Amino acid sequence: MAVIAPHIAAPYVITANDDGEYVIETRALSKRYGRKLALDGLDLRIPRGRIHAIVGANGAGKSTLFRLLLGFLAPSSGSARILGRDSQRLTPDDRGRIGFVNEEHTLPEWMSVAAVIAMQRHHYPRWNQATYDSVAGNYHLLPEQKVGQLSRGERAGFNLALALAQSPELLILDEPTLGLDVVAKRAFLESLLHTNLSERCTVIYCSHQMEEIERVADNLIVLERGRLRNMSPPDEFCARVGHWIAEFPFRAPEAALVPGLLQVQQIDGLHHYLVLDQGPDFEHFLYAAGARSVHGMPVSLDRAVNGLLAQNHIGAGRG
Ligand SMILES: Nc1ncnc2c1ncn2[C@@H]1O[C@H](COP(=O)(O)OP(=O)(O)OP(=O)(O)O)[C@@H](O)[C@H]1O
Repeated sequence: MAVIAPHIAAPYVITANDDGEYVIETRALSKRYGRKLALDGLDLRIPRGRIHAIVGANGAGKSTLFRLLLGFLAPSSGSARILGRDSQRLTPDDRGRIGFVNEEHTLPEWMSVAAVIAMQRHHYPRWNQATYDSVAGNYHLLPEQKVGQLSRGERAGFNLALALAQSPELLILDEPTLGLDVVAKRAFLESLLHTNLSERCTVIYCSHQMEEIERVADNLIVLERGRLRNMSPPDEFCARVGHWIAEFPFRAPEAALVPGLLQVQQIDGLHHYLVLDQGPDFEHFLYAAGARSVHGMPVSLDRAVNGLLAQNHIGAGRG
């Protein structure tokens, strides 16, 4: 079985799965758009199976990574492999093994639902009608409706049903639930979880919605400015981030002296510290620095990820 080792900052260690194969493997992958470095020597290895979430701030390089992996863009340097194949040399057959759903849900607007299904069934030899029916059954799609007439949620569900029915070995979802209501989101995630378990396809799930990530992801990949910042199960990542609240009757310690500091905020006269990789010793540090009282709090995934990403934002969270 594959083991995902926790990782903050390079170099990282990850144990290969039984067949030694990664569905995605990048080596020193960089992409530059003019003066903008979107991916910066990215080394990423994702083993087969399970649901892997990719998160990062706006502009972290997530969509660029997908475009490179799918061969829509060429790297400036380094290499990217997907399902064992160089992403610049994907054959139609390779593409048939990969499903891709993005926020734009790009299907021909003038085609009817029935015509799209017929086209996909013809195009994909591993088409699974039962999977299509079970996922699409969550949405009120009429065969004669044009794609352009579907609501945003219906279009997202339709896209997911099509992608899953393709029986892909690898399914890449880039912000697939953007703009969906709560009910449509839940139906989308249920379909995804169900198919991931029954079909054993590897899912790469890119989203800004931490509650979705918490619900579906087995592995959390954090990208920051085109670099890998974390790769571990989400709960392991949360366990590394501590939230401490301290009351300082006099001066609080300088931020630069606080070990593992991700973020500090002053709220109602109390100092809230978000720190990385600090055990119970951090409480002693706060008392030794002059705190009158100290409390530790559990951290949600949302808070932990945002704290990590805020760390390098200029001036972010420094209260
Ligand atoms: N065609 C382009 N030309 C110039 N710069 C680009 C181009 N595409 C992306 N970029 C820049 O590359 C960086 C990474 O963009 P990318 O779209 O990959 O980020 P992202 O992580 O998907 O962001 P978001 O979460 O906002 O969708 C950004 O700073 C962006 O401005």
